[in-house]
Amino acid sequence: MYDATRILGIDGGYRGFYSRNTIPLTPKVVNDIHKRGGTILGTSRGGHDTSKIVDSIQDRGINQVYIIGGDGTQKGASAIFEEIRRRGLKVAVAGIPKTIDNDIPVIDKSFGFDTAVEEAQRAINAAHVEAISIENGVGMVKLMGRYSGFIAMYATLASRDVDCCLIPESPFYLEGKGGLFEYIERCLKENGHMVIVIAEGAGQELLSQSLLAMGQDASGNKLLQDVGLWMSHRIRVSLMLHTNFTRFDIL
Ligand SMILES: Nc1ncnc2c1ncn2[C@@H]1O[C@H](COP(=O)(O)OP(=O)(O)OP(=O)(O)O)[C@@H](O)[C@H]1O
Ligand SMILES: O=P(O)(O)OC[C@H]1O[C@](O)(CO)[C@@H](O)[C@@H]1O
Repeated sequence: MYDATRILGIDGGYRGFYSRNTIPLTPKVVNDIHKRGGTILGTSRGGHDTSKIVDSIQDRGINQVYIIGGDGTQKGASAIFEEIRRRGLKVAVAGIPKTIDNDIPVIDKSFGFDTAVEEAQRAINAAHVEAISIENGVGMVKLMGRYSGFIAMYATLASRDVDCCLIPESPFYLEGKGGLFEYIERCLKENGHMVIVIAEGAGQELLSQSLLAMGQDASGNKLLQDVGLWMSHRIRVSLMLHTNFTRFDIL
């Protein structure tokens, strides 16, 4: 349709530009990929060297580049576009937002997001079933979302079983009046069980007060502490010390 006679797939993210091999993307190769999750091209973090990438585009005679990924990927695409413009090359660059987190504001919804929300329902259902099976059961579900709570929030709204949803965009505190522990105690007294959904980036500022900083991944994203484990432990200690519940469990 677009007279593109040769379509090359770049293997494993930006670093794939430096490797010798590319993946030929023929209609036959891509025929079923929409039915699978993930990516047949592979993905990676880090390894973006704008100049080397544009050299590779130039050497291979590529004239259209489609770059699929999240916010970091799109920043990389923008750098590639600037370098291509600086060199005066006739190459089009298109950034295609695709992130499970749905945190690219120029589009309403990125593909992958709906699937993540749907899958999250299964975890929430399982946590709920466990929580109602025991006295004062707290089902805790940690969902993806480094800087964004969309998955956690949509999964919570879609489920009738979640009592509390914690996301990075909305700071919270644990102790004292209006704190999380007070709310948990109230829920348990009223219902005998509860389900908490927590996005992995939520409450990181609380954790870093008590644990060592973790550094960065290869893309420069801050490495996160495991808020799920930490929170379960804190809830357990709080229920033990500050309530008269004789039986409870965090699942
Ligand atoms: N400012 C930037 N300039 C150039 N390249 C970048 C920049 N930020 C990130 N990248 C590159 O983009 C690629 C993907 O970035 P990152 O690992 O942060 O994932 P992402 O695209 O944000 O997707 P995800 O939703 O999985 O986090 C990496 O190869 C990284 O080196
Ligand atoms: O395990 P990794 O590679 O750090 O990736 C986790 C991050 O990637 C995402 O799954 C997608 O951006 C985020 O929700 C999450 O914070």
